[in-house]
Amino acid sequence: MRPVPFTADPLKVTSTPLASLRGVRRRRGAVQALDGVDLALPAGQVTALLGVNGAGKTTAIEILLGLQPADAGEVTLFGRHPSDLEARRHIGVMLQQAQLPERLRVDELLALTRSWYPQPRSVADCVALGGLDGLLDRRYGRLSGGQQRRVQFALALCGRPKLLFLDEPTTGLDIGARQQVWRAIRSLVADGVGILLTTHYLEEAEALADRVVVLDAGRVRADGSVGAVRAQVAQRRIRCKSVVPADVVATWPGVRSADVIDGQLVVMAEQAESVLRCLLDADPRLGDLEVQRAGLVEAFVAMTATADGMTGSKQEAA
Ligand SMILES: Nc1ncnc2c1ncn2[C@@H]1O[C@H](COP(=O)(O)OP(=O)(O)OP(=O)(O)O)[C@@H](O)[C@H]1O
Repeated sequence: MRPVPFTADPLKVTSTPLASLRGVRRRRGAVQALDGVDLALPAGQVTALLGVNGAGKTTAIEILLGLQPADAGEVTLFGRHPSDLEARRHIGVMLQQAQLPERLRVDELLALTRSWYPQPRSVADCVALGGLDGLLDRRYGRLSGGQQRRVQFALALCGRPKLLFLDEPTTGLDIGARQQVWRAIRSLVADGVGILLTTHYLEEAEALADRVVVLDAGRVRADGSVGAVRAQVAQRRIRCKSVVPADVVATWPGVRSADVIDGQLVVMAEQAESVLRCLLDADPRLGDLEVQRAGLVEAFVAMTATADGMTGSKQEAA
């Protein structure tokens, strides 16, 4: 599959963004990790930053957090330099790796983190938002990976941040815990918090994001609402029960892929009509027919596909 060319479709950000990158470039070793990236994070919106492994997401976040410098371009956090203490006071951060003292209990970790802020969120609110019921008297080091992620999420909220950075917050969470985090994110956004979310679960971006930014090899490939990004890929998904073998369908003109999934033939095609005609000609008894517009997953795969048709390794997780 060839990479699909995209034109940027930025959502209009009407008010001053809480944080922004403008024309940011950053080299890491031999790699141009960011190659002229523009990104604006508005209040009261979830911006999902998507990209395959190595696309530059963590680099972008670390530059916004002042953890590494930009080689070129402009970086602002609440209108200031990201290393500015006053600006940093208003952010909450949940990174992929968290080093927390394993011997402390969850209530002690909450008390410690709350003590850093002049007006911290109440313990009850932190527990409710993080879904920490029953965990307060447990030692952090003895919690499961998913329980530790929930604690990290609650700690990121302690200071009532206006801007929250969530780097793969729900990786390793069970369905109930993931839904709890989604509810918390929605309630924070309703209170005006701006959120930068990275995730490899594209249904998470589809469910939560007001805006999706797709990074690929350090460049922004798409920037717009979920619907706008989805619409950039004019693919249709055809599902049906048919006796026509998938490997035969895969050779038809306009067909991008054909597979049998759960006993159904699933065809991705540029246009549904010509494929449907071929299918009905080849199998008059074809049944359970369904045609849908491609989702964010397909749009993402098309945008980030490399020249030889392979895509990033984590996309299967989506
Ligand atoms: N310290 C470093 N030294 C050399 N190269 C680096 C360093 N840190 C990152 N890179 C490279 O920069 C590029 C962008 O990395 P980055 O961690 O920002 O990607 P990512 O999109 O966050 O990936 P993932 O989804 O795996 O977390 C990658 O090619 C990576 O190998």
